[in-house]
Amino acid sequence: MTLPADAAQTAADAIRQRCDLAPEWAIVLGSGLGPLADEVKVRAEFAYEELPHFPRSTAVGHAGRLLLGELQGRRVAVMQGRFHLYEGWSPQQTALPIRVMHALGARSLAVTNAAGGLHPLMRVGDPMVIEDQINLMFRNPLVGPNDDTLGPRFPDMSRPFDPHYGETALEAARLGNFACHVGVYAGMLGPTYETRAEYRMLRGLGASAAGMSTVPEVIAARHLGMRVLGISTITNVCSPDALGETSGQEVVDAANSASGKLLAMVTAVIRSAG
Ligand SMILES: O=P(O)(O)O[C@@H]1C[C@H](O)[C@@H](CO)O1
Ligand code: HPA
Repeated sequence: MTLPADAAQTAADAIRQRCDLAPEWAIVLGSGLGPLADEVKVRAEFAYEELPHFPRSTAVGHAGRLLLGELQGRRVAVMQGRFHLYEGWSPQQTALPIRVMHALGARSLAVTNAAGGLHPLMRVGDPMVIEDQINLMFRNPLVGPNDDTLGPRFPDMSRPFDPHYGETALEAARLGNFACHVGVYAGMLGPTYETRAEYRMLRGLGASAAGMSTVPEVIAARHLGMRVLGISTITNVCSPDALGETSGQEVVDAANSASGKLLAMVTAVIRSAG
């Protein structure tokens, strides 16, 4: 069995053979942040199927490409499409790209996602800066042998998201004059959306938004000591007492319609911090 750290190193070596750019930032584009890729001055582009150990992207709205280039004067690695547990990938596979981008040089990570809003004041299209997360996937990418050269066996998770990055993202929302929340992201296994009883439970647990990604990536990044910015787009409102139906297409459409706000926030943070 190939250990996760070895798999990441092999993939990073394959990338370096074609492009020597060492990214400062790793960016995972969830639903709705596709347009950010158009802003990148691309130096090299890799389809996931070209990269050793990379799974294929099967989720709707996820292109399945890794870009290396420059954004806002910073060197970036951009994942156009991520891997979700509900696609059948293991927690280690969902975290692989984070380890690869770290092996290439990235020490900061920006993750974005689409999520259902649990707070009564949330509206479709509002962004939410993630201040903390709850792992309700009951899976963890760090299960298995630990490589002590990468990070500790028992990593601290007292502050998974960087407060300074969060503040800068909020300031960008204030400057852009649009509503933005701060809250807790609950990572669910999926692929079903939640029942009314589950949304009620999530609110009781202290979650502000529910999604099906991000949590394993953030765990892997914190294990590596990376600084993390997380932003959700609220794509559906999960009021347990007046819950409408939700579809994957509705989520993607709502995320796309809010992409300008996400772009403004993520680029403001990248510009301000190396
Ligand atoms: O990659 P993300 O998290 O943006 O993917 C979206 C949101 C949920 O995880 C899933 C179903 O809506 O797709
Ligand atoms: O309501 C939701 N629940 C889980 N994942 C999601 N992704 C978008 N909306 C949701």
